Amino acid sequence: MRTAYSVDSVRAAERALMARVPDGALMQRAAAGLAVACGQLLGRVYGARVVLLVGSGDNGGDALFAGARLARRGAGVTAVLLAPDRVHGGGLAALLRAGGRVVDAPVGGGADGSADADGSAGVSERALAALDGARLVVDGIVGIGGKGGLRAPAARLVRAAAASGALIVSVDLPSGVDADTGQVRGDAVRADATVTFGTYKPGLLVDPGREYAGAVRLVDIGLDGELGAHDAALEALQYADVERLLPVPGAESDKYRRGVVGVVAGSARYPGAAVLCVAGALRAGAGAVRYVGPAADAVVARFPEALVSAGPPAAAGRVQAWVAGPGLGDDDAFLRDAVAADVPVLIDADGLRLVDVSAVRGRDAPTLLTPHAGEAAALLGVSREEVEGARLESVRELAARYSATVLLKGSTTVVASPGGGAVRVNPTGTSWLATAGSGDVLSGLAGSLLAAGLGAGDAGAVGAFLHGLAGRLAAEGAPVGAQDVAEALPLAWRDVRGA
Ligand SMILES: NC(=O)C1=CN([C@@H]2O[C@H](COP(=O)(O)OP(=O)(O)OC[C@H]3O[C@@H](n4cnc5c(N)ncnc54)[C@H](OP(=O)(O)O)[C@@H]3O)[C@@H](O)[C@H]2O)[C@@H](O)CC1
Ligand SMILES: [K+]
Repeated sequence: MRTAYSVDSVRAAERALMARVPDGALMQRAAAGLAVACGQLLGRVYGARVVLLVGSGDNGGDALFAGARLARRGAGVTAVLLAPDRVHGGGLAALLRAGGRVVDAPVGGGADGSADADGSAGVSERALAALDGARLVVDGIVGIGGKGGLRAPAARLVRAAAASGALIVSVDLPSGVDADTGQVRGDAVRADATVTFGTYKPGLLVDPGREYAGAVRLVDIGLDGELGAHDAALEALQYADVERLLPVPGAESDKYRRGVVGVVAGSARYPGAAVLCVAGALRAGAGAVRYVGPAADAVVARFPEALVSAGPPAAAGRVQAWVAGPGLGDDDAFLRDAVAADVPVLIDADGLRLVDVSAVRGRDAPTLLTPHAGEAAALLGVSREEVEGARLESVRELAARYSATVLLKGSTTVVASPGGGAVRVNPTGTSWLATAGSGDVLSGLAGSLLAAGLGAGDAGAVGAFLHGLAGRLAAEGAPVGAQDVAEALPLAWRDVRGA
């Protein structure tokens, strides 16, 4: 399991550890790991031109100490100081001892400027000139102490760094990205790589922050033992976690023991949604799929193994979980039946628009809601952009409002439980999955996992993992349709099981 901790937890763990190690030891560990990563990216350190963008906090200190190490290996290192009067003293001294150069960013060496008429944002020509011809820029402007988007002088330098064509490595996290949420307000660094210390920060694993971070490398600075006393803010299942959770049939299994999933989906207008939902459900662990609704002919024509009926759900026979909503149109009668059943229910697509909040809150058995950003926005009464910019906050808020597990689909799929706790973030997503009907496959898949006995959080996280993996395997760099994704699900299972 990959975990990420909040800034408050990191700070507390850091305090506890600092009480037991010599002064400055953590920064030295961080800087050593950072310098190694920079060296690997550069290939040849000797003679390379490196520019450090140095802010006023310890993030800048890390950059300066790492710069000193690179300078000792023969790199030409220039530190651009954003706040020369508040720079990390020890780091600056180390860089100068190693032969590094220093340039003040503010014109005249004063404090931070603000945007001005000539667009220089108070940044000196010498600071901008330092970036010309750099091979590597180290972003030590701000780390977990950052507030809001970058201030104007920092933003000006970051734009110049991007235009220079140099590789950009962010220290701890890209400056301008909120460490706890991944939100980006205004300007932020777009890094090729980020070297983070002690633990992942949530903002490195969730979009939009994740996209700004590039390839993320974690450097161990000894925080693990101390972090154990805190709850993780985020968890990302890895292959081995998913493998443990997959419902693999045993010798005594029959279709009922494996679980039967019921599907309430499709309409005369949207029969395809029913077919795709069943396609996902058939390849996910349940022993049988019952389809209930007006698209029964289309479903059975494509999947003779599906048990179909015209409805209602209450008369369909035994099921261990329902999936309700894809392609339903405006008819909510079968949806109500499914929501009233005393088994786990997954609600998706039209079902999310039609369902009553109090009916969901009143359920005893687990409920899993699977909105995309647009649907989540409608449920929360905000814009789609607000949901996309604040995925963690949005998914937690929906889980609390509906007393349900919520899987928010999108560039980073996240799953929150009604009782709070760590949000699950899916590491396998791919933009090839942004295709019509792909969500219907996911709802069938995750519902089938519910029927097979997984809890709602696990069904959502494992479903998203397999779905992402299937999308990647099906796509291999070319566009795919939702059916291709469903058909690649067995490949994803085999990949996870190492079979
Ligand atoms: N935790 C650990 O275990 C370890 C942590 N380590 C390192 O320490 C880092 C945290 O250091 P930190 O606490 O000094 O804060 P940091 O991120 O440098 O920022 C604070 C400064 O930034 C400024 N500033 C704020 N917002 C800004 C903006 N939008 N745009 C521009 N500037 C802005 C703010 O200025 P002010 O608001 O005061 O004017 C303040 O001076 C951490 O990320 C890691 O790299 C490692 O050394 C090893 C162990
Ligand atoms: K940074």
